[in-house]
Amino acid sequence: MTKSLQGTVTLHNGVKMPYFGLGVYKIEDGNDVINSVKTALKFGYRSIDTAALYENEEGVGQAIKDSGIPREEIFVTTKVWNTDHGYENTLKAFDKSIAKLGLEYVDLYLIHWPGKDKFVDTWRALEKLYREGLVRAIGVSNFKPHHLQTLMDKSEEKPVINQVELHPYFQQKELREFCKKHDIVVEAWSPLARGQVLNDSVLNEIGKKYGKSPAQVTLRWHLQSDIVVIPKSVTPSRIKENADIFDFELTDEEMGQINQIDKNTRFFKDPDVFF
Ligand SMILES: NC(=O)C1=CN([C@@H]2O[C@H](COP(=O)(O)OP(=O)(O)OC[C@H]3O[C@@H](n4cnc5c(N)ncnc54)[C@H](OP(=O)(O)O)[C@@H]3O)[C@@H](O)[C@H]2O)C=CC1
Ligand SMILES: O=C1CO[C@H](CO)[C@@H](O)[C@@H]1O
Repeated sequence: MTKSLQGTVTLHNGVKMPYFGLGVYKIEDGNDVINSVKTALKFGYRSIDTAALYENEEGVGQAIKDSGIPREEIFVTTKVWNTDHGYENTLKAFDKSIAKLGLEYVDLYLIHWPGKDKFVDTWRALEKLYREGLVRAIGVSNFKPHHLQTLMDKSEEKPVINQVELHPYFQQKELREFCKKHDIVVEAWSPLARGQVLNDSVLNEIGKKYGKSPAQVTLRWHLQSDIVVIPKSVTPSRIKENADIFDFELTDEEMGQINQIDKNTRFFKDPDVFF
């Protein structure tokens, strides 16, 4: 279990990735994203999750530069969007992303969604970028076990990570087992279900015991489950609050109680029907 904000998981290719980071979906490019990323870095975050889709890679790169923190101390993830599937399109999309970020390399490049039938070609492009050292690790997002199996059957490199919808109401137990078996780290998107778990009585009751908010209990549950988290916030007090989860530990019983509130229901899109 990671004991600090900068605690890392070692991906199967040996690269170390922080367990905790900031997600920046829906934060507009410009001052909002620059301020959120700078605030997060000031509070000790060292991982930022963006995507071509979010149209804020420029601001993310700017904030990283402005922070003065050495580049190698910050872990940057971006993703190739659905309309850029295919080998050539993905290489072009990567060029655009890295130019917007203004970085020499990206730490983690992900296929954002599997799409219908081109993700193996897309993956070839990621393999090339990885071999050329332009990305330190390559992974996927929103892949179900059948997508992962197809990819592994048809590729040389195995994804290091799978970033998926995951929170106490959609715990993805089966997918987590599959990923564990194949040494693929699981990363939660919408780890707070965009606020939809925060009124839960179990999370609130456990929080009272430690003087922690339901959001903090939720994020701590993720980390103690070995799940990488990237909560998003533009609110400085929440950016700070979300990272303040390293001074308490949920008991096995509390972990069990949270495991029980799973509704096993997706709140957002299903990868088999969203292209
Ligand atoms: N690969 C993929 O397909 C996807 C990836 N992602 C990634 O995951 C990241 C996180 O997921 P996201 O969907 O943003 O949702 P989150 O579960 O991180 O929730 C973000 C929402 O919760 C609010 N919030 C944050 N912290 C607190 C808190 N302590 N108390 C109360 N409310 C809080 C935020 O408000 P406010 O900002 O106003 O403070 C915001 O409205 C994204 O930003 C993105 O990087 C997300 C979706 C899909
Ligand atoms: O990254 C993402 C942010 O959230 C969107 C849904 O609201 C997703 O479609 C997308 O994959």
